[in-house]
Amino acid sequence: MLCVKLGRQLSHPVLALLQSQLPQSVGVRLIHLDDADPEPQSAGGIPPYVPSLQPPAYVIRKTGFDLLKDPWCNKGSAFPKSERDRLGLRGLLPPRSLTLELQATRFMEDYYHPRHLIPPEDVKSGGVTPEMARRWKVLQELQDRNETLFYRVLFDHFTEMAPIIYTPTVGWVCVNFHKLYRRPRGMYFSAEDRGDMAAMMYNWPQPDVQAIVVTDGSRILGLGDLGINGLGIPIGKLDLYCAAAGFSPSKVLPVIIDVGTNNEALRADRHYAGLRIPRVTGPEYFEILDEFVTAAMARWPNAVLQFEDFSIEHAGPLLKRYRKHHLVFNDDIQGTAATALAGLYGALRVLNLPAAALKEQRIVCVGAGSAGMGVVRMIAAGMQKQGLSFEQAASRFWVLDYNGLITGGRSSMTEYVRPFARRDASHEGESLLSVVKRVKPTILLGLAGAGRLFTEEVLTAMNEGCPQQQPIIFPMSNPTSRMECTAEEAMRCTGGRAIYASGSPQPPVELPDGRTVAVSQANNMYIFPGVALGAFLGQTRIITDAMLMAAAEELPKLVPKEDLEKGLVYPRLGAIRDISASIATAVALAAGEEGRLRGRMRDKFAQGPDAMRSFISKSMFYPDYKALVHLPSGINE
Ligand SMILES: NC(=O)c1ccc[n+]([C@@H]2O[C@H](COP(=O)([O-])OP(=O)(O)OC[C@H]3O[C@@H](n4cnc5c(N)ncnc54)[C@H](O)[C@@H]3O)[C@@H](O)[C@H]2O)c1
Ligand SMILES: O=C(O)C[C@H](O)C(=O)O
Ligand SMILES: [Mg+2]
Repeated sequence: MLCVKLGRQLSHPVLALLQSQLPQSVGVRLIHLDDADPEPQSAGGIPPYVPSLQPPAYVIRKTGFDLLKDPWCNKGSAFPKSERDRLGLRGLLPPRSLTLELQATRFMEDYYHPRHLIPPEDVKSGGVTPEMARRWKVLQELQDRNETLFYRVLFDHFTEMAPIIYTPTVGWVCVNFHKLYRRPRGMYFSAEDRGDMAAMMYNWPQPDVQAIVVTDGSRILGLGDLGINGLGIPIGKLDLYCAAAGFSPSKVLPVIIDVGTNNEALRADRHYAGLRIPRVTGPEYFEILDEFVTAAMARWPNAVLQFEDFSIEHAGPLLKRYRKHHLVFNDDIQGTAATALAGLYGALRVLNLPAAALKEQRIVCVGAGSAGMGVVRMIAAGMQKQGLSFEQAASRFWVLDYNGLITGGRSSMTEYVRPFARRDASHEGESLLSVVKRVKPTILLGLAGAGRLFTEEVLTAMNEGCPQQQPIIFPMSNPTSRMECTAEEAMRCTGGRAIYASGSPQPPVELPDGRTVAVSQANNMYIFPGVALGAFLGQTRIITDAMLMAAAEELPKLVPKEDLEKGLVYPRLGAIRDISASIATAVALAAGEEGRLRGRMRDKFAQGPDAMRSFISKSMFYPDYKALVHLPSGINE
């Protein structure tokens, strides 16, 4: 007779197994554990003490980022608030603490339905294919395990990889950020961190930060409010800082400010790890931003701070608030403006016209937001440099927003828009098609983020209204799904005459006569890395309009003659490092003329532009393996 002690749950399968394996002569008797060792009874309603064989806590030696990188003790977004405080994790994780159960369901969803399988309807409208999403994942994994190798491949294949790490794939990444989240990258500051931000800033492991890109996620590309998922944008922008302008990857910091989100679907999503509250607004919003800016500038006073993808009610006011005090700029307002003006100068070069011809153009701009009005104001400044008064320059523009043509007949409009409102109120709210037919613009700009507003009728009218000069058409909205028209549509409707550049990349177009037209990308990535580099190396303290104008004027000079002949208005992206070095030099030269340079750049300024350019190029990071030296704790560098 064999006696077996088992818990009730195991008894049936184990009994069956034993009986099948043992000779029939051997009897098996089962004693249930629960019968043999009955549970101690509770006395007087107090539950009995059951000694645990599992340790209630683990002792660890790591804190902060080191802890997050250790798979054995990492809990990722499930670290509870108390541990985040104890272990130096505040700011390194999404604000809301999730649970192991939620992490497990998120994993299982991905296990069954990998996120790089994008629904066909998204592929069609978004310009992001499953293959692009897969490549983003492959690059992301590489970046997480070896940054030197990541940047080396990005350097060597920039033109091919820019659409994967940046627009348009980054738009898809942001929409799905809460599902794609794997490794911490960048910092999170939330409305619940008030009073602690200066201390939290020291949880960032790198002592020297040279560039910070911050968003509050309120207007991500043309995709709207994506809450903390918007962190994908600062990450992508800073990838470009490193690849295009040679900032060291260890010295850049992506930041998201979490003041809640008005995206109700996201708030309701159980995997969303940001604050599930409507956006904080009014004075409290500015107090939160002030605290962040003060804390960041206190730890890294020389860093460039780029504001990115803030919604219209905050983008302008924040720029105005900080630009006289710190090395800050708003990429959507100022970077985009310099990009658009540069593209128009490039287009004039394509047309064999001098820069002075800018003042003769008739410009329709669809979209009167941060980007649209920044662009309009900068082009007007360019026209003023060509001899027009501000009023004369303003009269060359027709600006439309969601409600159609903007005229003085509007009951309310912002101070930025008012100077560009058309005098004749009888055209208030006129449609784009009607404006194009009536005004016969030479330039059509799209910065509305509302999709295909440049319809066949609009493009055809644009072409017919421009018999003397090829029409200049820049649908600048991002990502591809929000662009005003494709390159193919523009070429088809203008018989291949359009001088075209779009915010997101577009393939070349084959014309019916067999010619292939290359198209340019009118994206602020041509400007922001170089502006930041010039301002940082020049330690210019602030970034002025003259520095941005210098960037806009430099860029078109970099388009080679043979590319102008092909209709390209921007230089090719393969040369992005040289482009950024040239932009940085132009920016630093302008700063020098204003007496703003400090440090070594001031000496180089005295030696001339070549010395400045050489200093800038040599300061740029190149991804290569360096010897590593271990410094025992207690020994200073
Ligand atoms: N190519 C680039 O480098 C670049 C840079 C910055 C912004 N952008 C793109 O520009 C777009 C707008 O950005 P923003 O910061 O100005 O946004 P915003 O929200 O500040 O402004 C959007 C503007 O478009 C108008 N608009 C919306 N729907 C419209 C419609 N159906 N018809 C006419 N006007 C309409 C709104 O009234 C508003 O004036 C986004 O798609 C963004 O990705 C591109
Ligand atoms: O991010 C981009 O691709 C350009 C721009 O900053 C935008 O907001 O669309
Ligand atoms: Mg932007």
